[in-house]
Amino acid sequence: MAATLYDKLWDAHVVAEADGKTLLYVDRHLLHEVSTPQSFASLREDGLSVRRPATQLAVADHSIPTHDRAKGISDPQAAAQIALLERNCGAFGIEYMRVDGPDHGIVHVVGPEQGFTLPGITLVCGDSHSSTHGAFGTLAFGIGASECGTVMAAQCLWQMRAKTMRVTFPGQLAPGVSAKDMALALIGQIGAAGAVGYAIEFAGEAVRALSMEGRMTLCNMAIEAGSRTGLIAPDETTFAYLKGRKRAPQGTDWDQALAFWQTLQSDGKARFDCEIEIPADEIAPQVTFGTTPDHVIAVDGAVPANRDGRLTRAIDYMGLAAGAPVEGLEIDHAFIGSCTNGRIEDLRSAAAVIGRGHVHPRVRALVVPGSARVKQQAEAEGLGRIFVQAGFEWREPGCSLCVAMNDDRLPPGARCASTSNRNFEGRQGIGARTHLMSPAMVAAAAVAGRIVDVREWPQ
Ligand SMILES: CC(C)[C@H](C(=O)O)[C@@H](O)C(=O)O
Ligand code: SF4
Repeated sequence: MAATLYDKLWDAHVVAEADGKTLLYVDRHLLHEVSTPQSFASLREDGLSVRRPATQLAVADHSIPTHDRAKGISDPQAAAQIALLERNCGAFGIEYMRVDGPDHGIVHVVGPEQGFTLPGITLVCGDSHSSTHGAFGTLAFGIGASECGTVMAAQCLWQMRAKTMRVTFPGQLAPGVSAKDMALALIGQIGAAGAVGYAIEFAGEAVRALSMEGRMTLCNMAIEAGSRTGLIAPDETTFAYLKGRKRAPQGTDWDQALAFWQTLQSDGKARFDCEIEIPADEIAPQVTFGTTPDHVIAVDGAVPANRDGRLTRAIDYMGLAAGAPVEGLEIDHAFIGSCTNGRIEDLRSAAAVIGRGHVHPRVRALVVPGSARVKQQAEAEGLGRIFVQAGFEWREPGCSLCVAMNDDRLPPGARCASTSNRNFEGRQGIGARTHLMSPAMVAAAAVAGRIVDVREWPQ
């Protein structure tokens, strides 16, 4: 029977089935400092060891400072959390990528970068943005802290099979429009809970045309539409990205893997439980105006009239009024980074927009590369210099202002143009206001001091 990519990946990992649930084999597990302390503690309590340590890889990203790292971590709680991850990894034989090492970065940036994320495998992490890895044709999803312990001990998890949704983007994106805009446009259309219970497969000409960085941005935000899994069938772009990566198969193993990976796509006659089509050429740069990612409009749109109490509260929180345009709105902070948009291509597109421009005097702007390798490459390409000369703070890698779990935090009332993925109340600091948009849009806003339409930039 014709099968979707999701079904193929799922079926290949079934260990057992009972009570409508599937015991799924887990090939790989990524760990970070926030979601694992409890998992290790429960292993200890139960006297369990890690079944296949080589399939686990850990990194600290959420609570680490992104500046003056040589001075150490001043927040004692963060310091303890990070030290605990390192100790736990040592005790259980799990590889830990040190904060000061060349492989460090945000968990969803380094997994693919290392070639740890591969097509055809199942990969989990105690983090909701694990959907990112689906860009490689990987069955990847976020799990809870107690499940992290289960995966370490048993290499398996009980899961419910999701329904399938295909989101097709026919046509081509206009200049100035990127994968971030595709993701936000989808979320705006179906809502932040629109894909709950579904695994999304992204397809169509505009998806095929995306680089791996763009594909990761798109799959990263599947969870913001409610789907734990975003998938893109692997192709030449995927294989070219993976070839030669540190942990990817080499030599004859590569040839064998490649032959298998080439089979990983939905069959022509496969049926999806839900089909959505969004013409790529109709997508404009997107900007969020509220406090969930589906509070989103085209940059030349206006804040919608109040439909319900939740929206009213969101608009109030954001200091906006129904009917107001978002274009022209003054900002005082800009953030380029996160596992959504902290990769090399994101930094390139931001730097291209800045050109010889300078950050507006009212604005404080941060660029936080997604990993040490991204930072190094950006510097080699001269992008670091562009950011610094333009007045951006050029930081060390980490989650930073995406979640404000370290000391990068905005004051109440601050208005921030941000490349991250969540605009929840208080996400970037208590009372801070977040407008999600693409790296090019954030860079233009940082220079202009207000939200502008990057398609008309520079004016
Ligand atoms: C802290 C972590 C568990 C959380 C997540 O699950 O996504 C964080 O990464 C986020 O983006 O909100
Ligand atoms: S960058 Fe943001 S979204 Fe990504 S893992 Fe870190 S906190 Fe979560």
